[in-house]
Amino acid sequence: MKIRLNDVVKTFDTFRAVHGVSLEIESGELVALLGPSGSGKTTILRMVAGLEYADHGHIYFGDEDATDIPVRDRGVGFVFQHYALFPHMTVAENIAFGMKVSKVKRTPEAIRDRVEELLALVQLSGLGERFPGQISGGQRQRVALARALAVDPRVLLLDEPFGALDANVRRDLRRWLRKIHDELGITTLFVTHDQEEALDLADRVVILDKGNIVQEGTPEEVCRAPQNAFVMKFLGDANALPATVRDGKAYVQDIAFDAPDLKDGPADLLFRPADVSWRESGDGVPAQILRVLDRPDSRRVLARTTGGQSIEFDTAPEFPHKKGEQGFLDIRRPRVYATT
Ligand SMILES: Nc1ncnc2c1ncn2[C@@H]1O[C@H](COP(=O)(O)OP(=O)(O)OP(=O)(O)O)[C@@H](O)[C@H]1O
Repeated sequence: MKIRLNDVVKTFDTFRAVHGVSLEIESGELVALLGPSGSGKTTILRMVAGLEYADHGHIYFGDEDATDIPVRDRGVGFVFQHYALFPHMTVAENIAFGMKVSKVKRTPEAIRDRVEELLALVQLSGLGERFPGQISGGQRQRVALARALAVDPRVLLLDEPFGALDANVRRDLRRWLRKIHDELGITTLFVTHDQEEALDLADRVVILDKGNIVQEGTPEEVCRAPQNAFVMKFLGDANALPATVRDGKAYVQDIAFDAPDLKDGPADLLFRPADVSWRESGDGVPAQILRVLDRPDSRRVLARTTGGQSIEFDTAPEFPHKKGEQGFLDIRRPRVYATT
């Protein structure tokens, strides 16, 4: 089922949470809505679900205007971070619940078979008789997904489903979710504020800031070609140095970087910690090492330029230089954005 949002606006009292968002999610695609807290992700998801109405614009399910489709007929399955399972029902009863109240009548045997099938799908066979309090948080979220899948949704909406779990469990669950998505191919909209989660999982990532889409594209496109400083900073660690653009070059303390598309004026030079090398001599940006931090497979160096800017960069664990040493920063793959 293809979903299309066309110039959708949502205002709460006087606060505009979503500003004219247009977006297409192809049938079978897994799209992540990614953005900081308050950027409008959940509001967009709730409008697709029919739990909230747009003030302006339209949402289409296939060719049909969703406004005309009642919530229970939209064929939407949800998993929310805090959408708790019913604590007094067993795991199997939780999964069966939607099938029992559905308009589609199923025999008790058909429901039992489907519950077994779903338990196997979410790798929880044998745990059907447990209560939610007797399984782990990660297992509970897998049950929540099985419950959402039970009624054969056409669209799956996931709002920070792994938000409350610790980092390792989250990583396992998102790889697992991607596998299930590849098996079932249900159109899925996934909300997260975790960049790595979005990049790991999604076919396409939609980045939001203050209710606007600031960039959308494949994980590769948004990582390799961030269209503005917000996206560059939001997607990972980024260093920033003030620069001045003159005749297609951005100058930082007399060192020139290519900036062919920018007009003359103030700009920011942004670059990743992995794209900096330390030189004892040469023509990089002069700096001094402030601290060297050890990581399991690398070293993170904190330095300060002679202009007073803090810079962080990553090196091999063998990096021999120490606090207080002076040298030069060789910056690769910088991106230059006009100062806004
Ligand atoms: N029912 C409501 N009444 C008033 N304001 C609301 C309501 N729901 C959301 N908002 C506001 O709309 C903005 C967007 O909220 P939304 O929950 O969509 O953001 P989000 O990107 O999902 O954030 P988070 O990651 O924190 O969940 C926020 O500023 C929020 O306070």
